[in-house]
Amino acid sequence: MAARTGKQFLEGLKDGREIWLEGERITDVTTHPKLKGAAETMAKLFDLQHEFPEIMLYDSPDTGEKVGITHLIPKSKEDIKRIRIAMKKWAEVSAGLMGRSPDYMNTTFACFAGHADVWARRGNEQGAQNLVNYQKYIRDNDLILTHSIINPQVDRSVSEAEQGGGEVSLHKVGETDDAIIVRGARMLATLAPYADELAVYPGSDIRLQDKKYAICFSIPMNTPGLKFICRDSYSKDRSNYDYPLSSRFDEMDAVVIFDDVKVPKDRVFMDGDTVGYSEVIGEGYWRNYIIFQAMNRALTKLEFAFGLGHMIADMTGVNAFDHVQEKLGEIWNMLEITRSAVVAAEEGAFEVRNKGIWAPDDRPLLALRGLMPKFIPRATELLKLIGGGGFMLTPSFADLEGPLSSDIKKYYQARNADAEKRIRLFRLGWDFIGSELAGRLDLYERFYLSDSFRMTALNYKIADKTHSINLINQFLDEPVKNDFKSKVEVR
Ligand SMILES: Cc1cc2nc3c(=O)[nH]c(=O)nc-3n(C[C@H](O)[C@H](O)[C@H](O)COP(=O)(O)OP(=O)(O)OC[C@H]3O[C@@H](n4cnc5c(N)ncnc54)[C@H](O)[C@@H]3O)c2cc1C
Repeated sequence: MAARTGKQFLEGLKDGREIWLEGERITDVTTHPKLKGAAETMAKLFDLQHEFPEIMLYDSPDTGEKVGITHLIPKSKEDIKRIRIAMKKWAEVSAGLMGRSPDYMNTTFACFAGHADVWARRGNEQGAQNLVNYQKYIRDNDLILTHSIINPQVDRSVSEAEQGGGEVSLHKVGETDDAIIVRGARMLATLAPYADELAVYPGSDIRLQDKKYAICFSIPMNTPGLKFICRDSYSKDRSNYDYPLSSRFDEMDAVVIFDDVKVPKDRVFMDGDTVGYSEVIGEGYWRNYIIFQAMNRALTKLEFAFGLGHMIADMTGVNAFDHVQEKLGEIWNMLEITRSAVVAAEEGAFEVRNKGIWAPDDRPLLALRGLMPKFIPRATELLKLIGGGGFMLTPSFADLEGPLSSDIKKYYQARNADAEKRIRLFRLGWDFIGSELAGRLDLYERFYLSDSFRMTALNYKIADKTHSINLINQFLDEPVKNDFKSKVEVR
């Protein structure tokens, strides 16, 4: 099958999956008032593939049909550029608010398949082959994935295997001729109501003895025994005037429970290799690809924040003040640093170990990954300082159309806009900085890929220190010249 349409995607979600929301088992996520908004946005992403086939699609090397470009395993710098342009196109649909658009996982599996040799180590040739076959399967059937790589927070001061007496973290409990059986839970699976498949792969290192916790696989969302418990929906079943973002971009987060789930052996990518569990992430170049996707998306969000800040400040005339200009300049600084890092990552792309597969340079991306959890909350704070109480001058569309319409038109006008436009802009701003969805977005930026503290510490550990050390050593290694001492008069 070639790239799907939005309609085909929505049909695929009606598969009997077990999604729970606010105490109710949801039978159809595409029509439920608290879930349908994001389903429709996801469908739009699929349709976009057909609107811009020259950007979004390429010929499958196996079927010859048109498939999503973000599945491409890059074989050149030009390929990386093509993938980046398509990712940006998708990111702009939600102004970078939907972090888990399909390219997030497409890129991940293209990376895993492209570097399957790292997965094949220590006798795991079959697991690696399964991975390669699986990547072709999702590419050629245009399936989208949620993923869940972190075990639930019970006690972070002890190992994964010790959570809740060993029963909470996801682990293998049995095996048949054709399947392994897994039990436990994972947090979080963003996009769960809207995904076709669930992927499980490493999120952190694991102790050498904890083999039954070292499992990687991918299965359909409706696999028996899989249960997804959603947080509250932040999706507002309201007009796009009132909640322009919350009405359509809540991609939802869920905890996954695996109730003795049978995973077919041809869907198992790793089973029991605690060393490989770390290597496939650390040595498999995953960070290069995933942070490239993530920073393209974050760039879009900063571009949006800058536009929002500028239009708000211009509407109320506060951009005449130099400290407001400085605040807007600070958002612009962050967005341009982000753009520079993306360009540098693409320019610095390289062929990995002479095997014909290319990866973006991870150094600018890793640096930015440490900074982005500070950039985006800072941009939000700056927007608050620029907009002030204006974010509360935001009656609903119903008010605007109601008996107080003429009062609202008079008292809510702005310097260069009528009341309807002014309220609309500030409501958009509030949905970005202050709504329930905005609160979730803030948390997402801080934690979706570990936390800033650990990412930055990791940067120090893996940084190539050679050149910096050489700069120091040129002074430490030179012969000491101490002859000036003789000129000092001793009294
Ligand atoms: C909105 C949102 C969406 C998400 N979506 C997904 C998803 O789709 N798939 C997925 O797999 N995960 C997802 N995550 C989960 C994400 O991967 C985790 O939140 C992240 O790995 C951090 O783990 P944690 O939340 O359990 O925090 P914790 O690890 O419990 O951290 C909490 C605090 O304790 C500190 N801390 C914890 N352990 C240590 C340690 N060993 N050393 C030093 N400090 C430590 C942290 O620095 C932090 O300050 C999502 C998270 C959010 C917030």
